[in-house]
Amino acid sequence: MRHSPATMDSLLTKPAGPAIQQTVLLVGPQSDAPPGLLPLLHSLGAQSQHADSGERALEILVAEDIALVLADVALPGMDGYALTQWIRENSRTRHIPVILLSNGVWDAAAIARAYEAGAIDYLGRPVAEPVLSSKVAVLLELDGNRRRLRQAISHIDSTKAYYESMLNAAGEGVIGLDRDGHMRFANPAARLMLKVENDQLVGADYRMFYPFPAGDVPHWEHTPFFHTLRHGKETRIEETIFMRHDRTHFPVSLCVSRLAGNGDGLVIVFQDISQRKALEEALRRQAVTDPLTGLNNRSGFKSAFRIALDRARRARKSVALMFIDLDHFKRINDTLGHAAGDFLLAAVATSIRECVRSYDIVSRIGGDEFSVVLDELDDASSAAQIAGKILTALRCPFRLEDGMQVTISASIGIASFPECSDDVDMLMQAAGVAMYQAKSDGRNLYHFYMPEMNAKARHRLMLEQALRVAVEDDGFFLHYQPQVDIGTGRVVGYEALLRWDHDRIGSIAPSTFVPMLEETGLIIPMGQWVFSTGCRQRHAWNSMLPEQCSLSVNLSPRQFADKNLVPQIQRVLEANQLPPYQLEIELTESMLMSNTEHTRNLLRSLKDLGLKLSVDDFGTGYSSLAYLKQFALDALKIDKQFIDHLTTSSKDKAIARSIIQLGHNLGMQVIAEGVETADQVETLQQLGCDVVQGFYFGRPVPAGEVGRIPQAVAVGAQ
Ligand SMILES: Nc1nc2c(ncn2[C@@H]2O[C@@H]3COP(=O)(O)O[C@H]4[C@@H](O)[C@H](n5cnc6c(=O)[nH]c(N)nc65)O[C@@H]4COP(=O)(O)O[C@H]3[C@H]2O)c(=O)[nH]1
Repeated sequence: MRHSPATMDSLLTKPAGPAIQQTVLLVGPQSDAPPGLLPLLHSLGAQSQHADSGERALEILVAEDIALVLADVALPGMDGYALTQWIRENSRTRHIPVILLSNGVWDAAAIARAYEAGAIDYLGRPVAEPVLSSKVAVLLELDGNRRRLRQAISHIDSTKAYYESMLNAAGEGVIGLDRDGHMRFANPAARLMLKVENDQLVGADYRMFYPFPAGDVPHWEHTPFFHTLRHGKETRIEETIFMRHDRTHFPVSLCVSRLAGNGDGLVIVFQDISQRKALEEALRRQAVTDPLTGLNNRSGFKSAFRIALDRARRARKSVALMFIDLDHFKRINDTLGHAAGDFLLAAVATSIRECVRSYDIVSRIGGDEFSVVLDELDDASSAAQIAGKILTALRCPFRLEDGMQVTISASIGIASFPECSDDVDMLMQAAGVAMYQAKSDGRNLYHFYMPEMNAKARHRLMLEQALRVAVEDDGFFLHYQPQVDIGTGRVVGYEALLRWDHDRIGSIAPSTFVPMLEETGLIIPMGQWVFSTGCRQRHAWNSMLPEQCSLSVNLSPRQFADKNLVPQIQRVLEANQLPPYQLEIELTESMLMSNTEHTRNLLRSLKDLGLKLSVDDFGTGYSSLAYLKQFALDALKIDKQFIDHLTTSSKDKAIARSIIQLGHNLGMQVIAEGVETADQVETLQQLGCDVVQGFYFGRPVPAGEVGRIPQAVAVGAQ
């Protein structure tokens, strides 16, 4: 049932007063009313109608709402008795009082007939005015009361229907309880939520839907409902449990109020909050879970770690925190792509999980950083065994989605409670410091935290900050090292090497700051700076150096993955009017190993530009040589470690010979790096090496000193 706002308002206010129009029907052949009647009606606010026959009176009675009939007994056609009888027999008119009037005498038979027909009174003409007045006034007052009662009942019916329809339509469950906790009412929503029929519910007590905590007897006096009943205050409960008829539980929020007026009971309005709770739980889980691996994320880890520490404190046990960082993971991401990186991280997560007990807390707390909390240890040293187990597991090759096998390693830092600290953040910091120590000690290691490590960690942090400042403030410069043709002794190229002098520390080795540039991503702007500075310098040397003399520039894995690399190099070449054959790019084996579309496209584009491509540190990286035949490479650079003992180690000599033969067989030039002695030069000459580079011919020098390097040196005869 729908109510317009206007109807609703009228229903909610008290019924209106007696704005009732009462009509008295006078039925008789004479058109004149009994004396004094009309002024009386006027004073009572009533009006009159006249019918000269019984038939006409019937028409009026059917059509209009008549309060009182004054009818003559003698009428043309239907007489007053018949009219009265008709009025009584008709359901619409039966409540209308009829007074019969007669010009004759009212004998006993006439009176009996009048009452039998249904008249409530009779009067003889001429009618005594006071008698008529008093009867009419009383009858009209009774009629008025009857009408007002009818109005009130109708108002109550509408109001009831209105509230019922509201209760039925409400999404909230509404339950009415009496003062003993028995249910008197439940709206459809409540019945639906509780999975009960109305007849099962009415009369049953509150225990049907309100379960007490496990095992307790639910005393009515201990319920919040009774509390509301006693104190009269509305009670709101944000979360409690209700029980369905099938005894399953569900969470609700509710409001209990005492019934208004004389109602001796309570009304409970409740909502099923299962969905809201499920959503909250999902959001909570999402907030503490790493979507890639399903492990805790950083914030999940912290709260789980905090709980583990509290537990260990109570049980007087140790807890070990391991900080695991994958070695050179960025290289994988940069060369094989992010999808492969993600796949590998998920596999690493599984592998770490398999190394620990099910209740140890494994989390991914950053890109390639994992942590393990080893709970309730008797002795922190057993963490060492697990760290070793994890390192071994991670060393096993992982097979990527495309079938390619990848081998990685990790560095692990371990800090233990209570030895290192009892604070979550301090323990994390300590494990991080120990992890950095493991990295700088050569990676694929684990280290327990020791207090003196802090100094090293601070040093690294300071360096990292200084590095950022140097990148912004142009604090870098290039040195150039000559490369000499072993046959002619002519300088055929220079390698550009990046240098950084720190104000206080002095010169910092590229082996220290290049990995930091790489890790921080600063290698991208710095790499670009090296290209443009080197190429500008090579152009400036045009008059001094032979045209074929090239400039080699090192490329880092991050630059290799950068989509803007080729257009940037092209712009630098154009800006400095440098022919592309004067620029050589030094790549590492790891970059070439990933036979991805990106690698193939990039190498093709670099070749299409006309650049020379060489493989740096050859022999130290991956063992697969397949890439050598796939890509059009120009030169192999034999790593210094094979040159160092070239003259004393037959094995190193054999390796150098093999690399030279391999390079030549594939049509590549071979360059030896780190050549420091005449003996090494002589041996390399015998092995057929093409170009040599090393302190023997010249250390890397600033651009201004390159002019002093002789463009040809005597080789082999020293
Ligand atoms: N002991 C000894 N060392 C010799 C001798 N001849 C050359 N060297 C050193 O060997 C390194 C050769 O460079 P690399 O293998 O490309 O190895 C480079 C390269 O991987 C990286 N690097 C340097 N500059 C850059 C740069 O601009 N960009 C990138 N991405 N990496 C760079 O840093 C590495 C180290 O550079 P440096 O310290 O300048 O070290 C240079 C050079 O000074 C020798 O006879 N004896």
